[in-house]
Amino acid sequence: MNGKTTTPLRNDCFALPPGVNWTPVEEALERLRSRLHPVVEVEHAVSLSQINGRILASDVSAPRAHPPSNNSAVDGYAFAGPLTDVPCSLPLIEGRSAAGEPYMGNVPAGHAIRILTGAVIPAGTDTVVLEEDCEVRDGQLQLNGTLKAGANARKAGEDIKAQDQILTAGTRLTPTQISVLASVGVDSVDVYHRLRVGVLSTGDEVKPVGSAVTDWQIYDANRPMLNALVAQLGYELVDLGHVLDRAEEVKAALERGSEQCDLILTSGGVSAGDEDHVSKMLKAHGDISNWRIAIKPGRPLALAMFQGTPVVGLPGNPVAAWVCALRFGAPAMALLAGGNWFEPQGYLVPAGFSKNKKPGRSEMLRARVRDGQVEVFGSEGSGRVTGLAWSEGLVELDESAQQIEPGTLVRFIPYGSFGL
Ligand SMILES: Nc1nc2c(c(=O)[nH]1)N[C@H]1C(S)=C(S)[C@@H](COP(=O)(O)OP(=O)(O)OC[C@H]3O[C@@H](n4cnc5c(N)ncnc54)[C@H](O)[C@@H]3O)O[C@H]1N2
Ligand code: MOO
Repeated sequence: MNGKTTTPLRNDCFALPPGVNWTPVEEALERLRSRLHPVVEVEHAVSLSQINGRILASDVSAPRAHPPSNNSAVDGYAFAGPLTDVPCSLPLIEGRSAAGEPYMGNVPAGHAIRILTGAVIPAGTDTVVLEEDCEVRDGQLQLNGTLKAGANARKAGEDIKAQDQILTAGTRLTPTQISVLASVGVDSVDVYHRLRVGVLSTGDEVKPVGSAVTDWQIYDANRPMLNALVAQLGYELVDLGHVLDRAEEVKAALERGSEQCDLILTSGGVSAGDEDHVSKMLKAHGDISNWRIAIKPGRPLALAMFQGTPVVGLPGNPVAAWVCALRFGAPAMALLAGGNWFEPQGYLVPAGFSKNKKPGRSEMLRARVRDGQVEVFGSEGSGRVTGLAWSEGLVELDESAQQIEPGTLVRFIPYGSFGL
């Protein structure tokens, strides 16, 4: 068992080298990967019913083999294989081997026995014929087709051998991994405490849903979106609410966040404008790097340490906030939470669209796959929330891409690849 230790992050962990202007996406990701580490403690022996979505903190090895004994994959008849001289008949012995009720005796050479799916293969046999492929007449099994020795039988330990390592620390546990643990009798594992993620919206024009609004005000679309994202990724949500663009309000919210959370996601107020109070506050009281990432949308991204807590300052435009939360936030959160760094799996799919793109900047387009082609949303405007709801993933065009024609292979990253 190999638990990871937790040490505080360095204050300058997001610092960029002097003179850096546009950070390429890969470099930004590498910087996050190399500077972040788990910041949560380990919770020991948590039962299987409580671990869905949690991150495994210790390697797990199998206490027993799977399957634990040789058993039949089908309903039929067991005998000693191979079967080469056909047609032939084998006398059937009394009794049977059923799942949970094995035949304890030895099957004599040249004899066969009734066996059911999942039942232990009796001593003296190693091969099973499907009941559809044979006939029983006068206590004799009539066989017409040849069979290799071991056919339709599953060998003890063919899936997992006792003491095999079945899962490694850093794995996010899902229903499929839980099944593997249960199959070898592991009833509890060590997992990391859930990462506590604070979500804060900023902006004088932004009002929480449910409040009265005037024409120059907009509803807060980012916080409910990011709250749902945090919950769906399996983290503990700390809703830090919404604050106006006032230094004192922003500061108080960040202070609350740094007391209650392991990471704070903010949206808005990170570009260079007069009212970009998140950047200003982080600059005045923290260790901030305003990253201008060579990505569209989402050029401004603020990464900072505020009183010991990392802050990811997402751009205000909802599409940019979503793209940056997935592309940079999700892997960063995974590392802080004790998980493995992940590069979201993308698939090369023929484009069903054309596009001229300027080189030098990555672009992430809202996308979905239909009929083997990837479609992109009609508008690239980063305030167009309808494209978020329409999309099922993102197309990532790298810095060098320029001309996309129908049929050009492009990288489609389904939202599931980000852990959703
Ligand atoms: N001179 C420059 N201006 C801008 C640049 C730049 O590089 N130089 N970048 C542009 C880009 S790209 C983006 S994205 C935005 C990001 O700016 P901020 O993070 O400071 O965001 P705001 O200005 O606060 O808001 C941008 C936009 O998003 C709306 N918004 C903000 N919060 C929410 C919310 N919670 N729910 C829904 N919509 C929200 C806000 O009303 C603005 O329309 O800067 C560009 N400017
Ligand atoms: O981040 Mo801004 O919305 O690229 O477009």
